Amino acid sequence: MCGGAGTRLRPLTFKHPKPSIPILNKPSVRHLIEHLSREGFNEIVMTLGYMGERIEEQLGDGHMFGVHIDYVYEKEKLGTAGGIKNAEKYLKDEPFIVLGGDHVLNLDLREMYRFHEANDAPVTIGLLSIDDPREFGIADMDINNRIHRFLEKPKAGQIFSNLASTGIYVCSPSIFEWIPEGKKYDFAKDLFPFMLAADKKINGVLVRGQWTDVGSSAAYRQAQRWMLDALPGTTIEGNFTTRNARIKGPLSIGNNVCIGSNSSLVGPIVIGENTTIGDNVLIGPYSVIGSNCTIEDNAKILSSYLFDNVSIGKGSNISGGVVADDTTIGEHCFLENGTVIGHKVLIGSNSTIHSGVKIWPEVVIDKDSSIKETVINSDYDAAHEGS
Ligand SMILES: CC(=O)N[C@H]1[C@@H](OP(=O)(O)O)O[C@H](CO)[C@@H](O)[C@@H]1O
Repeated sequence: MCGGAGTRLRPLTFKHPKPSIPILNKPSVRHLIEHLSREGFNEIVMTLGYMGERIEEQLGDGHMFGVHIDYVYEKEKLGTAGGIKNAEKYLKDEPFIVLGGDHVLNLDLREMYRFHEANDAPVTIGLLSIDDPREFGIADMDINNRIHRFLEKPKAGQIFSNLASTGIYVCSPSIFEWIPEGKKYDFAKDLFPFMLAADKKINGVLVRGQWTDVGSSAAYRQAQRWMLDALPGTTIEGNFTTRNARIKGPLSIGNNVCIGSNSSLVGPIVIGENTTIGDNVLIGPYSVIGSNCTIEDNAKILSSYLFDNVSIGKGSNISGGVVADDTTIGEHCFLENGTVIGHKVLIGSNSTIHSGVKIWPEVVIDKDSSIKETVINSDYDAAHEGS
């Protein structure tokens, strides 16, 4: 399911649909497809909405990942179950697994699929214990895996379980009977309550391992961290030139990267291609830098993510920020923790962007600014209204 507009991830989703936001410099959905391929799920159907063409362009027919991908576009918003109904012709022959295109995970999906095949419920929901499940659907499950209650986004007094739905479902084609065609219909809000009221069986399975949906910038940071932690040992890949930088892996680096003298890189770090790093630059653990970036002398990049074509001026400090494509940050700027800067932004020298501030695309910030609140570009809001 790749249809969502990713409103909570703005300004990043003005340029990339959620499944295309880069994780370790690759669209996040590519990691998901590669995981599915490794697990032996090789027939994939993607339901597309907001900026769907971008996703199709990036993945093609899937043969590069050892899978076959079919695409189904939604002309109007159909909700999660309605979107699956719209793809029924590809799904009607055998049980299938439903995932969000923005899921980042390391779960044994085969185990879940086998459980579904061995039991007789038309739907099996993947459940995870979560401390604060208010952002999720919660389920009450008995010892035989049968779900008796399900509540979407419970309020503080309504939490009867800490078992949260991952939004990963294994479904038998028989569910199509209960989903109306061409109409907005949701698994969590419509289908599950209908099934429970009609005494139809819904099973749950407890999944183990890493799972998040990249819905918010906090979840996005978490997902990048997991993937950086999974980089193998001290690997240094790709070819780069340096005079006397100090480099500590794990580091994954693209071709044609140039690192100046006396710079220090402490992994895990991923760097794309054709990026130039000046002298006396510090790049700290959990940083990802895209391709064609320029980082000038004496800059510091600490657990931050720079997309492609980003320039960071001399002596600037990016600490726990995300900077989208084609953005230029002047000299001696400071981006505090949790800042998210959209694409094609210009930040004048000696400016401070305070903690948690977001800056919409194509905004120009004057030099010597101190920005404490989100800066919106109303052209973008208007163009994306209702999406
Ligand atoms: C209406 C709906 O589909 N809700 C799902 C879905 O919520 P979103 O807020 O739409 O991401 O994904 C959650 C898992 O991330 C799941 O717990 C919840 O039940």
